[in-house]
Amino acid sequence: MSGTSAALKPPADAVRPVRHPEAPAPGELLGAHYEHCFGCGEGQRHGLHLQARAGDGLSVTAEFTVQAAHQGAPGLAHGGILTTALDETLGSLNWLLRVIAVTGRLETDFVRPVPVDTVLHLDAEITAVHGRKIYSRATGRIGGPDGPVAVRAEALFIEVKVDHFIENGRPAEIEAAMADPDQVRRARAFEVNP
Ligand SMILES: CCCCCCCCCCCCCC(=O)SCCNC(=O)CCNC(=O)[C@H](O)C(C)(C)COP(=O)(O)OP(=O)(O)OC[C@H]1O[C@@H](n2cnc3c(N)ncnc32)[C@H](O)[C@@H]1OP(=O)(O)O
Repeated sequence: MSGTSAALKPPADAVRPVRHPEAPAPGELLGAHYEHCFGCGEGQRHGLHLQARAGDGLSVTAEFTVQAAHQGAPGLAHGGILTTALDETLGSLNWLLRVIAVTGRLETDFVRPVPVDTVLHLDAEITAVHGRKIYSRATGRIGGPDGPVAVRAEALFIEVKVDHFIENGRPAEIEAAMADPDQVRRARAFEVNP
């Protein structure tokens, strides 16, 4: 059984956005949006280290290998970890629009158990935009990129400004991020581009 709540259905006047002209080329690795991010940060030793790649149009792909530290039941991935992998993949779609957006709502279907050591092959796409609201969906497959679906999700991301993080984040981490020229350049570039 599957289905999503009304909040995840784009309104009739939602539009299909266009890929930003300066979006990473198809096949390009997107890199981490923040080095301490649990989903993608290379400096986060407990994290998923998920690497997303730009796809065609408004899509991305990513791979994530389930580790022993990600178990819920014996030998099986915890559902929250799988949802995190979906959330991170969906969040990386922001690179294609060059906007900063945060997860507002995320609904996950768990279709098959995912054993430890399995590679989860993820793909995600933006389906519509309405004002600051970005609608998207993602799928995670096992046994290969065309293997059976193990998890799928639909999401609503909300566009925000850099100030969202400056006003809400813990000062120590915000100050460190603002002192990192690469981090600031990445965030500001997203904010000023149409
Ligand atoms: C310097 C450091 C830079 C770092 C950059 C890296 C960034 C990368 C980050 C990536 C991280 C990875 C990913 C992560 O982990 S993101 C982390 C998890 N997410 C969050 O922490 C978000 C927490 N929520 C909020 O901050 C606010 O609620 C937001 C900002 C989302 C909206 O509050 P805001 O006051 O701004 O806007 P609004 O309330 O007027 O709503 C606007 C519109 O949206 C609609 N709506 C809102 N919520 C929902 C909902 N749940 N379901 C359905 N609809 C919802 C709402 O009805 C309205 O629609 P309409 O009336 O217009 O039709």
